[in-house]
Amino acid sequence: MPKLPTRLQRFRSGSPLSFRLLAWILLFSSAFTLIASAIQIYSDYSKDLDQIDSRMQVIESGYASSLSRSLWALDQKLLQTQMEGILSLPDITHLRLGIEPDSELVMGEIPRGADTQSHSFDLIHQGDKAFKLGELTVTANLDRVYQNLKVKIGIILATQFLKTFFVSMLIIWVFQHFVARHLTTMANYARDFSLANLSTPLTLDRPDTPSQQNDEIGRVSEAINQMRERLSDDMVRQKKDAAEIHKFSMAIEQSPSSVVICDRQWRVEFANHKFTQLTGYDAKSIVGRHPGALSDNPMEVRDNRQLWQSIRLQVQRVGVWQGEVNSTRRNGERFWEQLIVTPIKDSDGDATGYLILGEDISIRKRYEQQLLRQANYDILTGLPNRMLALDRLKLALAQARREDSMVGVMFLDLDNFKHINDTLGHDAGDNLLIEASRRISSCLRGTSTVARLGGDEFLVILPGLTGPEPASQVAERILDNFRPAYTLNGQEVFVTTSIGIAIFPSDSDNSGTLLQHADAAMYQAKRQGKSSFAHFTPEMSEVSHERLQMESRMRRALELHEFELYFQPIVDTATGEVSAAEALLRWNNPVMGMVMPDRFIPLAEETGLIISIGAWVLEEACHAATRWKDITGQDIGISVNVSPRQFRDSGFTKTVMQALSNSNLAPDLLELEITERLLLDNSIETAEILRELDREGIRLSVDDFGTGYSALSYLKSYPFDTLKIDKTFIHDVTKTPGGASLVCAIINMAHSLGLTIIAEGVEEESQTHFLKQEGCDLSQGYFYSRPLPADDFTVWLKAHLPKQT
Ligand SMILES: Nc1nc2c(ncn2[C@@H]2O[C@@H]3COP(=O)(O)O[C@H]4[C@@H](O)[C@H](n5cnc6c(=O)[nH]c(N)nc65)O[C@@H]4COP(=O)(O)O[C@H]3[C@H]2O)c(=O)[nH]1
Repeated sequence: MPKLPTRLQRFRSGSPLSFRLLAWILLFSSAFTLIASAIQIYSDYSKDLDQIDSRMQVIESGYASSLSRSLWALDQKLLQTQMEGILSLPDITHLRLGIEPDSELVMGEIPRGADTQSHSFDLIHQGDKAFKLGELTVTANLDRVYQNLKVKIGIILATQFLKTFFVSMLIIWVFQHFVARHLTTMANYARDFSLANLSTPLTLDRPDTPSQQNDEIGRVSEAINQMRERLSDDMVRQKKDAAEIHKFSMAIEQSPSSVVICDRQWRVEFANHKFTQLTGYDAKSIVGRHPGALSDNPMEVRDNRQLWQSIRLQVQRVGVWQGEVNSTRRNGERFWEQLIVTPIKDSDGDATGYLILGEDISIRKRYEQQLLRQANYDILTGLPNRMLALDRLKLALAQARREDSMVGVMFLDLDNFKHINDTLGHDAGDNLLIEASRRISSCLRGTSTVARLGGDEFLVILPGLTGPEPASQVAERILDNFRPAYTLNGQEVFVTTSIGIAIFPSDSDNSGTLLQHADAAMYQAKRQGKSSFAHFTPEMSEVSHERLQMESRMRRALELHEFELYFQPIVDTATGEVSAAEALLRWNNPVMGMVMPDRFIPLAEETGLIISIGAWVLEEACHAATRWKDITGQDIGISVNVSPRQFRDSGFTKTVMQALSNSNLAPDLLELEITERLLLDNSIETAEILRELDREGIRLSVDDFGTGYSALSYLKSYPFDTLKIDKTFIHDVTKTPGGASLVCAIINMAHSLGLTIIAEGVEEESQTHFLKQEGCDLSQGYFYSRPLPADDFTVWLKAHLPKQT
């Protein structure tokens, strides 16, 4: 029970409901009691008056005849005695006896100011005739009655007050004990209720019996506790949700990609920190603007309009837009970004806004352009390479057809290059090639093209000729330009060149044949004696004959078991331990001797023979890998080259699976090397076959990376595991800073795409240091081992097995 002072204080300060209620109860009960008491007092008072009244009647009936007799007999003494008798009666204070005719006898007195009641009756003598003797007036003093009345009122008021007081105290106590204090507890609980004490339930100071639980107080306190529990659950859930939202918003805010969220009308609602970093636009300043109209430059906004219109349409139709965009930073600087735009859908699938993810790909683009340049230009001389030269030749032929002009095609080969390379070293050889390309270029007009085809072979394209003669003049000029000595390693060296010329359209109207003819003419020139040129003549088609001969020999080579696989180890760059081997095809022909793949694979491709040869290679390679496992007890992977023609054959996947099952080799030990050229057509079939092979668990690698298309963005679209950097790049890593940074960029970018990197053509120890430092995963090259026949490879393998722990 709360202490009295506190209660009183509360009563004074707030007059709680309980007290107000009680006050009213007391008021009403007192009023009722008073009314009842008043009624009772009044009835007692009336009774007293009636009593006096009836006493008067008794006096009349009892004394009338005796007084009459005494009066008739004039017995004054008796009369006086009788009147004294009447006066002695209670309350009778005064008697007045009127005697006929005019005398009176008075006894007693009427106190002054007292209330009285009088009663008069006649005194009659009953003889023959009734004779009035007088009249007696009896006066009663009502003071006693009033005194009685006062005492009664006093007693009743006192008892009623005490009764009411004690009953009230009892009611107050009962109400306070059973109701009010619990209400106060609830009120205090509710007032002090906060998130800090959410876990503390409301408890009342009373037994927790079922009947108590079911009364009003019990139900209200249970309701309050249920409300607290619900609130507590809601708070827990809200806290969890808030934590999740905080986590997500932090993730978005700190995302390495720029994130912009737009509303349904494509008005920016949010942009993260990366976006500000990338574009220079402050997130707050662009809220409400269209993502394509952030710039204050109206020209830029206009240029963007079409792009964003097509983005909007595609997102609505297809559900996603992604592409590479050349954007502008706030300071006007241009940069490349990869954008992905998707709708943000609600649970009904309706777009409530749009999400724009951006990634700065400027560096990648720069390297792609550099790679593209590498793919089209010869790194050493800066001249167009074979690919670009063939493109230019095709263009020149198309133009010549339109203009009805001629095109001269020249094949050049340095006569003693190999000797110089071997004796003076590679650097001297490189310098010679650079100088030779300068000398050739200086003989040509701007419309002509000079390209390095590889090694010491150059191609010159002379468009817009009127006849073969100008080509001869150019050839002579080149020969003249070659005459002065070259200074290599401080030594003067004389280098000559042989030039073969074929003319479009007289020699052929096909670029491939023209090249072959120019090549044949160049051999003729060499045969004639070095430092000369020769025009193609039909007799030189002998070369084509050779080609035919080679084809027919190749057709029989499989059944005559002339093919052989060589194996070159692929090692872990960091440890130098063998990880896999690449299968390299050799053709042992009794007439032609050992033919290297570069010579016969293109022909096998052209003729389609590569399909059966390739199947044989796969079968042999898989068996070899199984054998190594048997011999060494370790998993050694095997890489097999696959040419585009072979890959596109409808039975290719089946052939691969067959080879695996025949040899019992685990699919993840087989890696298929595919050149970038294959990806160029970007066909759905290519992607489908690659995915199917990937699903089978076979590893896929991009071979000769950097010599073809070199678009890293394409690597993302295909399930490749490995990227093989072409040997030309590895050759440069320790020679030029540009070469080193390019290889670093390729390694980093490939790693960021989750690809394993293999460096091809590692010949020097310094290269291995560089690759190790840059985190290149695997390496392959003469530094570790040249390609070896199967038996030699087994010996090498046993000698270089990784140590088992
Ligand atoms: N300069 C230098 N060269 C090195 C070094 N290490 C390895 N090589 C050579 O680089 C080539 C690597 O093979 P690839 O790029 O796949 O290039 C291969 C591949 O594209 C193709 N090839 C070989 N075997 C097959 C085959 O079974 N099927 C198909 N479709 N193509 C094949 O022929 C190409 C040439 O093969 P190979 O003459 O055996 O030439 C091999 C190898 O002998 C080095 O340190 N320095």
